[in-house]
Amino acid sequence: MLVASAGTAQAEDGYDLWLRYRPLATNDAAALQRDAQSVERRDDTPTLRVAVDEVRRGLAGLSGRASADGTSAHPVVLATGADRDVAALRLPLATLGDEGYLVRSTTFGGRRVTLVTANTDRGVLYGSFAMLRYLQTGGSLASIDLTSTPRVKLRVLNHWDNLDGVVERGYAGQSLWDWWTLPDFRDPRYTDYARANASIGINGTVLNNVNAKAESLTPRYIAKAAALADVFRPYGIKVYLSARFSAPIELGGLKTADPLDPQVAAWWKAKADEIYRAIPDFGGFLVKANSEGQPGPRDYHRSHADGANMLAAAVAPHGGIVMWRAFVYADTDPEDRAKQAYTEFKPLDGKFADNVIVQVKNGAIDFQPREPFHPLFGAMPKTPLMIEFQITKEYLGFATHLAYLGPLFAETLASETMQKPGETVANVVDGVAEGHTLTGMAGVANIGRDRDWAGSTFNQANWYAFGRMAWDPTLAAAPVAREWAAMTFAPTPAIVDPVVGMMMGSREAVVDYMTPLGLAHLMATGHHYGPGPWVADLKRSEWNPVYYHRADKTGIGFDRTKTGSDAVAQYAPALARRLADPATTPERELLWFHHLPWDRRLASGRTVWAEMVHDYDAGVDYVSTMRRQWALLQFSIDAERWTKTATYLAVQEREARWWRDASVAYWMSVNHLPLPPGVAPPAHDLAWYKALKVPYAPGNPQ
Ligand SMILES: CO[C@H]1[C@H](O)[C@@H](O)[C@H](O)O[C@@H]1C(=O)O
Repeated sequence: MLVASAGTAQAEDGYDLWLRYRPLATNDAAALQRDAQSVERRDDTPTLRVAVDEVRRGLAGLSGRASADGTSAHPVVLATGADRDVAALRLPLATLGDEGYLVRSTTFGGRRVTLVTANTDRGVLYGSFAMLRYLQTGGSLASIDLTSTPRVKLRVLNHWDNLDGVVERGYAGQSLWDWWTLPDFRDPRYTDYARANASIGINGTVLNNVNAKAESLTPRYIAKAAALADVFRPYGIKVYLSARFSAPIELGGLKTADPLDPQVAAWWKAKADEIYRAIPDFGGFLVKANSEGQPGPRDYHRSHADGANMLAAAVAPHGGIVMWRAFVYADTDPEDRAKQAYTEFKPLDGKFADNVIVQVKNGAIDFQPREPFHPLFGAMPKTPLMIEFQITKEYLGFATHLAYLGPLFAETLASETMQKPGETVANVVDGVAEGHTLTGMAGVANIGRDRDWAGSTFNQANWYAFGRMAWDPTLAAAPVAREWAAMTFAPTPAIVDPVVGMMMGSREAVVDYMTPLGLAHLMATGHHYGPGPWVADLKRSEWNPVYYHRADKTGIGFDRTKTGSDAVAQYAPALARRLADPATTPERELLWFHHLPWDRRLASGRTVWAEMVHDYDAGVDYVSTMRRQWALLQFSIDAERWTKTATYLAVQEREARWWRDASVAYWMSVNHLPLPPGVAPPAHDLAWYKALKVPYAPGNPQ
């Protein structure tokens, strides 16, 4: 449905994301009309052109005027430090680097202006978006004074998009990339995608799935990638491709993909040269090797470093990089899947070429609602490591469940590695810990062709938070949520407060109703939607939920101490000591590290069993509370977005109960314990839950 706004009808279908630019409250809009009716740029580059367009669009929308290109005593001026008048101001631009910005109300050429400046036009673009964000969240131009420099160099989305349009683990429709009409048709939506990303500082995108097809490196697909790169370039976004390690065999007709074979290296070099002819600023390759059936250097008894370095040599002459994933686990070592990446990669520290960065998932297993931070962070000081988060909610209820991931990202980034005093995962990621300059953060995108891009309004917040935290991994989740809520709905406390209130506990609620107390991977097989803690019959032991929870009559949890897999020994000694003892292990990670009796007492005074039941109920209650809070906002939010969210919350409440009831029924079949007093029994018996099938799940690789 359409709602009238500033005399024009604008759809509130979520398409505009956080760049809605709807008119501000009367006084603020009037001030903007007075102070910011003209926008000038002092140079002519494609990036400055799009920056001016954006500022005009934003100011026109926010001030409620049809356009912002009149004349004004107080113009907004976009200029780099190379401009003579800017140079004369002697601003502290030196520390801003290539991407930082400064926005300031100042006197310039005899006029009062709002100056957006930086060392580069990309910096000016980021400053322009920062100025708009400031206005959208309640700031006024009169006293504006903003400055910021990104702490991380590569801020990259990973699209798990297949060439047939299906997005692996994607819950927002088909791939945004229309491989059929590219390279001829440049859908305007690609530009909006670039605007959204630039607005939060994302500067790279990997177009295709890490489960890569060799075909993506053929001339046809290189031309399509080049067309996208052309659209994204003014927005400071580089294109990368996932490379299939065996491509020299599949495309080049070679007999091997052995990284030490000179013909293989030559094939990749020629391929890189070909790509750079089409995309001169191509970012480089992302590689998933020897993981879940993907080919890799280990097929030839070579190491991950051998493979990565060979590809790195191919792109190095062009300034490209290789992002080499550490997500590996093999059935040869089923003792503890959580240990395998460290076991394979730690010995390779210092063996990677300078333009290789190892991409490590936030946790050691796989994007669970909660995981302790990956032990590789802080353990490979000689190697740049980038962190990989999953923005799409493969294990957190897909698109329908409301789970704001800001707290998940922040919790991981703030984790202390204890490798050095005070060192956090964020310090490893931003390079401060070891002085690395090649730094990065990757997010598995939740974007598809749905009108609202991400499958739900609140999923947009996860894309937003990822970008903001990639720019600055020390940001806290709540202020980021506030910004997003103000921009997405309206900058009034009556909306922002309750929305942020809902968001901030929402991820913990998912943890509570799916995997309380450090449990993990209890989702049903394959699609990972809905509960399946009983599943025990899959071919590989570590695919079965029973492998992860290890529940029996006497206890529950995965013993990762010395008496078990000793995965704790992969952490720094001081942390390992802490995690070796259930009494000093954070309760939220308790059953990740320990197998404990059901009747062990916890800090609350409850037993492990009673605490689990308590958490399941708390998770369901939280969702019910979100429904009630959202109901109160019915007349403050446009009907279209309100209704969709209300419907999804109802789905989530139903499914949180499903999770709770199915889990409780299953645990009771194992521990034969009664429910704590006053607790409601599951609605059905265990057989009923086991018989439930998810008939079709989007994004599920077949
Ligand atoms: C792209 O494959 C994915 C796979 O679908 C997913 O279930 C798992 O989370 O991780 C894999 C990975 O990260 O490589």
